[in-house]
Amino acid sequence: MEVGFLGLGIMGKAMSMNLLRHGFKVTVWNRTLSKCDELVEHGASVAETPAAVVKKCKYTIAMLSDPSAALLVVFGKDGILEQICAGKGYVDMSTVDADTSSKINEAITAKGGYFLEAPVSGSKKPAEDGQLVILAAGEKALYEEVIPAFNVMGKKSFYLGQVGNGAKMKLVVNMIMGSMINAFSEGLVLAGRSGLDPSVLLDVLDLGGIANPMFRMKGPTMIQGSHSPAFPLKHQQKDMRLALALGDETATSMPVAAAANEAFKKARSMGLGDLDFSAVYETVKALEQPSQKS
Ligand SMILES: NC(=O)C1=CN([C@@H]2O[C@H](COP(=O)(O)OP(=O)(O)OC[C@H]3O[C@@H](n4cnc5c(N)ncnc54)[C@H](OP(=O)(O)O)[C@@H]3O)[C@@H](O)[C@H]2O)C=CC1
Ligand SMILES: O=CCCC(=O)O
Repeated sequence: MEVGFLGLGIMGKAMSMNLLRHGFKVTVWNRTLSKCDELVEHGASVAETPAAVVKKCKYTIAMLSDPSAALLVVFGKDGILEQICAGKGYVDMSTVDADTSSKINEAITAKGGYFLEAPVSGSKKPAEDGQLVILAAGEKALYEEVIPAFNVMGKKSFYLGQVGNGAKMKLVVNMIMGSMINAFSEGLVLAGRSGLDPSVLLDVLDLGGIANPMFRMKGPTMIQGSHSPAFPLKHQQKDMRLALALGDETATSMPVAAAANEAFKKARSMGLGDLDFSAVYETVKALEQPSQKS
């Protein structure tokens, strides 16, 4: 199967590498073209524009940073719309909002193409290991045609119906995750300031009802103050912002998520946006320790 792949960031690089490893013919494009070199070493071809990828491939997958990048790659100069036509499919796996996905869907289908949104749950390591959870919605026929690619990139694919449902599901999941990492950060700092060993807290948490892979994986490095990016904090804050907008649309009160978003914004203002989202821990640590007397 021949596929195009747009966007070779942390996720796109790992996902396209998996496709190559499993025998797919892959044509890649990235805004910073030099990032294609490593994929070429593993057998990928390169195209100079998103339009050139679509011209060459029946199916094109994208994994881009945010709604503005997703829209630019479709509607911009040398974008997807210049070459999409009947018989070609476009699968956007970026995390965006439902409105962005719907705009892309309308433009692609107006040209006779097929569209599927398919954001993913799971981070750098699951992407490298082909263990993502894929949240697809849109054209069912395209979903069925690209299942061989999803099976290589992920451990489970959900088909969620109409365009927008994949984006919404992804935002709900990341809203919960963003709130959890904030509560976890506060717990680690509170333990340390109460004279407890935070690494013992990790052991206690891991044996109880709120044990989870995120605490298990990120806890030890957070305590060390190491936040090498698997999921960049700037993207987590984007997801909280988009989830809160979904809350506005549906009149859903989300005070916990709103507070978590503020913490991610604070982290960005501290220059931590390119670090892992676990760096929100540093905002809690940075808050002035109250005087023991007061
Ligand atoms: N990292 C993770 O754990 C996960 C991330 N996601 C989501 O996946 C998407 C990608 O994430 P990730 O790989 O971590 O992000 P990165 O920041 O590592 O990569 C972002 C990609 O988007 C490209 N890009 C950014 N702006 C533009 C633009 N204006 N025009 C064209 N291309 C652009 C970048 O190109 P360039 O190299 O030129 O900068 C790069 O290829 C995001 O939507 C994120 O929320 C979903 C699940 C997990
Ligand atoms: O969108 C990023 C999700 C990261 C994860 O699921 O660990």
